[in-house]
Amino acid sequence: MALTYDPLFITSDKSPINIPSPPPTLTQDELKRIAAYKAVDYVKSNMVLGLGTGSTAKHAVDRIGELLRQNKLKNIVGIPTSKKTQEQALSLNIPLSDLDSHPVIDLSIDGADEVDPFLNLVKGRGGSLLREKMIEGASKKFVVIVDETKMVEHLGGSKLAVPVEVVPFCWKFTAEKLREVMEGYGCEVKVRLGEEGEVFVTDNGNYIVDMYLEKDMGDLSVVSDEILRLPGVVEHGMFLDMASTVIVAGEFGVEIKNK
Ligand SMILES: O=C[C@H](O)[C@H](O)[C@H](O)COP(=O)(O)O
Repeated sequence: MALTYDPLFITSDKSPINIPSPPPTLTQDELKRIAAYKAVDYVKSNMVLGLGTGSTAKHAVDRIGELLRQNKLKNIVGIPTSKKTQEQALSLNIPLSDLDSHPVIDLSIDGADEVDPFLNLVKGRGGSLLREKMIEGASKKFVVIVDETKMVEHLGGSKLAVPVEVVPFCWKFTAEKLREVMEGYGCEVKVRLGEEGEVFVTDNGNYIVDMYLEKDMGDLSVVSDEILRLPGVVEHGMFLDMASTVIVAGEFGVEIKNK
């Protein structure tokens, strides 16, 4: 484990009464920012960068914009993983391109919803899993940034959604097939709704069916194949064996886990 920012409390040998002050409590958003800034240390001038989506990745994109503005980074090309990140990057004057023009990406930085002990991920609770998987899968290095609440024993272990992107055509049929395939893991499925109760539509015009799992899925590559074989499924939010590095920020400091 590498502690890479200042210890949260310091004791002094010279002090007659050596009482450590209590560690300051950091908010979840501050932890996300700490992880994000640490990840941006991996960014060098002239890189093609995959720009992630979500509240953690947003801090990394902000930081890249700031370093460009200060001329501490030069000649960066960003490949955004969502329309929202595209808007953010444009507002920061980060030059953008896409996978067609840049099929090989030097480094992607993105958040995750869950990270297991083998650095497999659940992503897509913000709805951006498909573009993320395409872009991060095309990256030489993929750095994941999370706060400590995202660490799980096994994927699905948080009991929160494991998203699957499906085509809108007869999505109820696809959702039912998904439930049948995943029944052995105590799976419930729900279509993702937007803020006003309408069906949520992804950047690609698709829907998301969220799986809620009672049991450990065991061999994830088998489950992944089963889900992807279902007609109507576009992609799922399990990112298996894709992360090169996971940066975890917690009250304990920052831990960097490498594949
Ligand atoms: O679709 C959303 C992305 O996969 C996010 O990277 C993921 O949901 C983590 O988001 P956040 O950093 O907001 O927790």
